[in-house]
Amino acid sequence: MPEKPAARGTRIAHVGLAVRALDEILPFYRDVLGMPETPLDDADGARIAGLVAGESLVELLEPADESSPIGKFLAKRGPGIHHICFAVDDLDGTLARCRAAGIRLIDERPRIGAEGKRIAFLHPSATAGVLVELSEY
Ligand SMILES: CC[C@@H](C(=O)O)C(=O)SCCNC(=O)CCNC(=O)[C@H](O)C(C)(C)COP(=O)(O)OP(=O)(O)OC[C@H]1O[C@@H](n2cnc3c(N)ncnc32)[C@H](O)[C@@H]1OP(=O)(O)O
Ligand SMILES: [Co+2]
Repeated sequence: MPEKPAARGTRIAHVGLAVRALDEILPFYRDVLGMPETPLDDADGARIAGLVAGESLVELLEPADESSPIGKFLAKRGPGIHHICFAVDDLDGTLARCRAAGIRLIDERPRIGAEGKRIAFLHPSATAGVLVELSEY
């Protein structure tokens, strides 16, 4: 039986920022703040750029179209902080605890996110107005 990895504890995996155009703001984070860029897959109707912030990332999200989650967010609220992603040791177990606690899930089943890991979103109505994304480590 393979050893279960030691629990590492929940950590901030990334903060997602909704932006109108990556090219407008990427130079600030990369060149002015000196944050190294890391490749992320486009996903969920968004062009995504990653910047390294210690153990976490800043995830810049530019909408590919207006009907995408980021497009709708920008139309209603303009650019700004969009979500926070926590990496958890046991994604399925955490989702089961969310269900048991009556936390409304956006993703009943995890899907693959921009970092190529399984992720799932919780509804902001259940988390005091913050869009929370959960990711496996
Ligand atoms: C998969 C890639 C992944 C990664 O790998 O990291 C990403 O991060 S991709 C990021 C984009 N994808 C998502 O955000 C997916 C999850 N989001 C959704 O399913 C929807 O955006 C939503 C959160 C369910 C909102 O849906 P929408 O159709 O826009 O509905 P409303 O505008 O009516 O909003 C309902 C309700 O929720 C509030 N809201 C909406 N967005 C946010 C937000 N980012 N943060 C906090 N609150 C948000 C909105 O204000 C409404 O509240 P009330 O007005 O009180 O009803
Ligand atoms: Co994200």
